[in-house]
This record gives sequence, C-alpha cells and structure tokens, in this order.
Amino acid sequence: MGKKKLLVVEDDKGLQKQLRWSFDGYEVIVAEDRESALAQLHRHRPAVVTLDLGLPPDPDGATEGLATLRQILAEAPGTKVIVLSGNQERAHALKAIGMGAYDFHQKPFDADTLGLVVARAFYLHAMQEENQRMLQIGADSPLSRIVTRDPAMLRLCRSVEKLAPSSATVMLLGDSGSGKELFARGLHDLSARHEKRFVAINCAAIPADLLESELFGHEKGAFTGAGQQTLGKIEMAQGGTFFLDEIGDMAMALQAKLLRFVQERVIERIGGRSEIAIDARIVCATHQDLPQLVREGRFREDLYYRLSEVVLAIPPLRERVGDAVLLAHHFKHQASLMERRSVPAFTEDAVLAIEQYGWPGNVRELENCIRRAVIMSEGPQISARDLGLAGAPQSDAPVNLRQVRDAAEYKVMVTALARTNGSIVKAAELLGVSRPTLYDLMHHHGIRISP
Ligand SMILES: Nc1ncnc2c1ncn2[C@@H]1O[C@H](COP(=O)(O)OP(=O)(O)OP(=O)(O)O)[C@@H](O)[C@H]1O
Repeated sequence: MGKKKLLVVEDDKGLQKQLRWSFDGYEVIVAEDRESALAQLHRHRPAVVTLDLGLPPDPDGATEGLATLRQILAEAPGTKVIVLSGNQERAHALKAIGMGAYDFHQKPFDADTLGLVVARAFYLHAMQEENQRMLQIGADSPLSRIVTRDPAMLRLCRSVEKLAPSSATVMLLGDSGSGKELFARGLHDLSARHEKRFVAINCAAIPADLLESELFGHEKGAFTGAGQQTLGKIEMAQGGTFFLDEIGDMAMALQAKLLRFVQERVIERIGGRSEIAIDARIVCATHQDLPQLVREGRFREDLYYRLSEVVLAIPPLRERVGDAVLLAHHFKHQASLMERRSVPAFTEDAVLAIEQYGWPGNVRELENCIRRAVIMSEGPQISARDLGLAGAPQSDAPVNLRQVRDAAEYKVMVTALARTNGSIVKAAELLGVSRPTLYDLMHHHGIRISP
C-alpha cells in the first residue's frame, strides 16, 4: 500500500520544507496558492490537508485561505482540513472551524502536536470512509440484506451472484438461523425470475399429512374438507423460485413425489387428473447431514443428488470473523429505528460478551437478543447485563490493532524464514518486502538467525 497523501497548502518555501520534513511518513503534496491547491486536490484526493490561511494574493489576511477552504470542502466534503494560522488570526481560525475545517493549529507549529492532529485526522477520515462504504454496500446490492465482513461469507455472496442467473438447483446447508432463507432470496432477487414469486415452505413446520397438499395443491372434493380447488406452493412459484426449507425433515413417501417434480418438472394436484408443467427454480435448505440421512435410509439418494447440483455451506455465526459485533450494531440501528428511539451505545463489556458468546441460535438469536435489549434499555447504553450475557467468559485475546498486527507480523515472518531455511533474501521475496525492511522487522521482533 502506498503512503497516505497529505496536501500542504503553504506559500512560504521555508515552512513548506519544514512540513515536508516533519511528515516524511506521508506522501506530502505541496501547493502554494488556491489554484494549485485545487488542482492537487483533484489529482490526488488527499484525505488530510494543512492549510495556511494567509495565501497570496492576500498573504496578510485570510480571505484567500478561507475561500480555498470553502472550495476544498465543496469539492471533497470528507476532507479533513487543518488550518494553520498566526497568533493574531485566532478569529479567522475559528471562522474556518465554523465553515467546516477539522481543526486549527497555531504557528510556529510544534511538529509533535501537529503530527498527532494529522494522524488523528487520517484515522477519522478512514473510519468515516469505512462507515460510508458499509452504508453503500447496504444500499445498492440485492444481497444488501446480508450483513457480513467475514471472508468465507463474502465468498458465498460472490457464489450467489454467479449462480443466480443460472437455473441450477441449489442446496443451502447451515445451522438454524444462519441465514439460509436470506441466501435463497438473494438467489431469487438476482435472477431473471425476480419479478415472479419467491415461495418458501418449511417442511419441518407443517405436519406430514398436510405437507403433500401444501406442496401440490388439491382439487375440490379430493379429500374430506377439500371444499375448493387450492393451488399448492409449487404451482404458486410458477416462473419464480421455490424454496424448500428443512428438506431433511420430509417423509420418504413424499420424497418420491417430490422427486418426480424435480426430474420431470410436472405436478398433479391431489385428486387431479392432469399434469401441470412447472417452471420454477428450486432452492432447498437443511441443517441436517443429508449424506448421513441417505446412509441411514431416511433420505432418498436419487433425490439428494438431484437437489444438490450446487451445494453452498453457510458457516455458523461463531465461525465468522467479526460478524457478531457488526450484526449487533446493524440490528441495534434497525430496532431503534423501528421503536423510534435514539440509538443506544454498547458498553465495552457488551461488545466483549457479544464477541465471546457462541450464538447457538445464530443470527436469529442475535437479532432477537439485540431487539429485546433495545426495547428494554432505559439509558443511552446497553450493557452485557441488558443483553442477558453478563458473566460470559472474558477474552484474553488481544483486540488492540497494534498487538494483533504485531502477533501476525511475527508469525508470518517466522514462517517465511522457516520455509526459506533462514535465507533473508528469499524470505524477503516471499513476504513481498525489501531486505532492509525485513531486517528492521526482525530487529523489532527480536528475531535472530543463528549462523
Ligand atoms: N448475514 C445476515 N445479515 C443480516 N441479517 C441476517 C443475516 N443472516 C440472517 N439474518 C437474519 O436472521 C434471521 C434468520 O435468518 P434466516 O431465516 O435466513 O435463517 P435460516 O437459516 O433460514 O433459519 P432456519 O433454518 O431456522 O429456517 C432473519 O431475520 C434474517 O433476516
């Protein structure tokens, strides 16, 4: 990754040099007046700008500096502008803050303090960009309802995007509440069938003797109580997507009838005499181990193979990196919006408890837990106790970014050195860093190669 870009708008050559020198950790871009500042802004899109208010043609006033500020913020509102002003210019500096500058700093500047202000501005900018990106993801994709940052889940989302336009029958495997229906809907929403219906049926929720009629429909008088012709769910999905949830719970007798539909794409209503052709994409799901059910003779092997042209396995929430807390924030916002109340914050122990808890009921359990806490919470904060998770084991795992990075850096370096049998040249190549950088890192981590 390249260095972060810092734009220094300063007409004094001496100060330009000093600032460049102070900020050698950044890629410093210099501009000496409004015009060049805006040109550099267009070209480099820096996250942070230091701006001298006294720019030519008004080096003793602030009109040109303030005009530059206004234009920078109009063009790139997220830019963090730090105003540098002389002692006498406090009023101007405050005016700049009122206009949207991030901070001000008095000249002559103190490199350490200004360094901190600049570093913090970069940090804040990155956070805000990330938030923006998250909102964006949420806004414009049919998979937007799937909130995740976990690499395995993101790969699944890509697979869904690729599979959606095809007619392949998809089997979704995953624990209860892990989002199987959400993925099934994603497949539908991204397909050419999205204007037709998505019809779901949960085989485990309907008594076995009613399931057949629910699936295939019936003609009037087909059985006692069949007062009128009723369409089955399969027929309702004509042109669209038919989602069979908890397929592993279906009785063997019904499996045979379902197989006929899956193979021949025709159904007969109960009591009916004619075949009805159905064009529906089939997606099914289960939390059960279907191959095991096949081995036990409880699930038809032929049906299993027909239904599992493509299998997608959804990881349980506890295996997703960082998702529990991400989803908790998401559901907290959603619930607050629904309940028309201000969004409470999670206390530190709440965040830790959310991370630590195993979530056997997966996302559904998390969603219910957060919704309940938002409704019941009285103050501006939600604690682990409010979540009903107080007493969850505390984590020793480091959450400090530097600690985590250090640990990862150490591990990968030792691995590279082991793999290359201690060859610094080869290890540096493998790691994609220069030799001096590797030496620095080894020194930092106290790694020595024995001669
Ligand atoms: N990644 C996710 N992002 C946002 N919401 C999610 C996510 N995964 C699941 N949910 C929400 O969690 C709840 C449960 O999801 P869903 O019904 O898709 O799970 P399921 O695996 O089909 O459950 P079951 O096996 O019990 O039918 C739903 O309200 C769904 O919107």
